[in-house]
Amino acid sequence: MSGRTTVLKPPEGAMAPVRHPDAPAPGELLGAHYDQCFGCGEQSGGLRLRVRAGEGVGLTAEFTVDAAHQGAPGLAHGGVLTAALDETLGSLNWLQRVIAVTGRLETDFVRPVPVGTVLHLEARVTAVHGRKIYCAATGRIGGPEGPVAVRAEALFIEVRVDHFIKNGRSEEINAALADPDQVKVARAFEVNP
Ligand SMILES: CCCCCCCCCCCC(=O)SCCNC(=O)CCNC(=O)[C@H](O)C(C)(C)COP(=O)(O)OP(=O)(O)OC[C@H]1O[C@@H](n2cnc3c(N)ncnc32)[C@H](O)[C@@H]1OP(=O)(O)O
Repeated sequence: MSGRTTVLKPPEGAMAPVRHPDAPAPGELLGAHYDQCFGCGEQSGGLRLRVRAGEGVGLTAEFTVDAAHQGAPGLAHGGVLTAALDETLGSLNWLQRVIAVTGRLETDFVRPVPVGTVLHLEARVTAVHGRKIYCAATGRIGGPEGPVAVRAEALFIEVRVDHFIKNGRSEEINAALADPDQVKVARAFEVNP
């Protein structure tokens, strides 16, 4: 008995995920999808996650835990670790060229993660059913083959770009849309360029 909710189990009829033909090559850095993103942007206190495309609909990422990420003294905050998992899982959508947001995310905290640690993340989409994208991630410490410190399963829901335009604050939406770099505009909203 895993204790996980059944909504994270792909239903009968779910399909294998499909990597978009223009997805970045395995090993390629994805870069920040939006420079103000807490997960992959450059602002202080953010996670500054570095994400690389993997094989299939999978990827790897690195997150270096610094002093701004503490919960208990010298240890990473659990919510911050969950944010790193969420960002890593969210990046999978760029490999499929779909726009999707996290509907549900369940995290297991297996080992404490000290400040100064590099968390080696690996994520993949496991199945797709209509608008629902099922995915899973692990975070290891001590190296990419080290022990698992955190793991997550999640359900992302595909949305249209209006989701952001309707719900986001207009200052940021308008600034992002005004960027002359159309690929950056596309990635900020995870739209197929
Ligand atoms: C480097 C580049 C990449 C870029 C990388 C980008 C990284 C971004 C950061 C990581 C991602 C985020 O954090 S995104 C931000 C956090 N998430 C959010 O803000 C989402 C807030 N929630 C919502 O807006 C909404 O609840 C939605 C869009 C998720 C769902 O609303 P909806 O569109 O009306 O859809 P709805 O009919 O309710 O649901 C559709 C189907 O999904 C199921 N469903 C919906 N929500 C849930 C749920 N929580 N748990 C279980 N199941 C759910 C429903 O049962 C239904 O199943 P069935 O009846 O069809 O079977």
